[in-house]
Amino acid sequence: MTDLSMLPPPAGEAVRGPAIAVRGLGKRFGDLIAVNGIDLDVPRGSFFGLVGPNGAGKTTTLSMVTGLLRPDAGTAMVLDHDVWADPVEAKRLLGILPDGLRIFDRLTGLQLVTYAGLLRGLSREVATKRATELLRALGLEDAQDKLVVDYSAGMTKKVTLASALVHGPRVLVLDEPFEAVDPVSATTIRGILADFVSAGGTVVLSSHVMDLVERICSHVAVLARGEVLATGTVDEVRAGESLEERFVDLVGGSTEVEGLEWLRTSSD
Ligand SMILES: Nc1ncnc2c1ncn2[C@@H]1O[C@H](COP(=O)(O)OP(=O)(O)OP(=O)(O)O)[C@@H](O)[C@H]1O
Repeated sequence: MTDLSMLPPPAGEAVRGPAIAVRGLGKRFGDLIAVNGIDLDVPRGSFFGLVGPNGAGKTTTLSMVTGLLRPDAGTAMVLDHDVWADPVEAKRLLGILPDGLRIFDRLTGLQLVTYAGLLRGLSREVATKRATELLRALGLEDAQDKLVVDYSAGMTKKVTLASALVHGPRVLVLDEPFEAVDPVSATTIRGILADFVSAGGTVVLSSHVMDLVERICSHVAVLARGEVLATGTVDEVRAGESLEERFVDLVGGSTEVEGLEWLRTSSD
């Protein structure tokens, strides 16, 4: 069990709805419909995987749900707070690990996470204590005084995760949290997320790794071409198959590769 005193979300909230409720959410980029008026419920206390092929609309959806990208249509609620109509409260409840967003990488790891805590209204003392605890839990204590610009991709992912956790959110939204992370660190991160869910929090993550989603998630949604093709518990969605087989059935597309003969021959 990871000893992170800020992780257990307060019990007994008067929230009735799901952790995240999306209704008719849509986004267009020019002629391209990236997200096509989707409905999605993420149950409270679930470990929810959002999967889909490249370009399916996962990042666009998560960005709209977390207040980073304004939807063209529809609503996104976080624990009964509308992300766009009531952003202050919704964002207080959210911890976000965005994909590819610029961070202040000229700060040290400890400064960056402490700064994230200060921005979220923590006192300097509490922010520093939590940042130190988080960096230790994530195996970054030896690197905490190094500039983030000099971190590896996996270390950067971990320090961004620490920044997402420092204010003790109730709902964590993580875009590809395991990308570029080594297996030992991935196990540490999984442990922290599992503790967070056991304490009553909700985790939503996007991933391309079906095996991982099948192992760690309780619920899943399959997104393709901006539509939700299936959602429910992992067992409901995989319907007796492996999640990967079910994913290929749902998403379609050929796995046969045509052409590229030149790549298969060793002669010039
Ligand atoms: N800012 C943008 N401007 C124009 N098109 C965009 C923009 N952001 C995303 N798109 C397009 O919207 C579609 C959905 O993209 P999105 O990044 O949400 O997919 P994804 O499921 O996260 O993909 P991946 O798994 O490859 O990260 C893609 O066709 C993408 O090219």
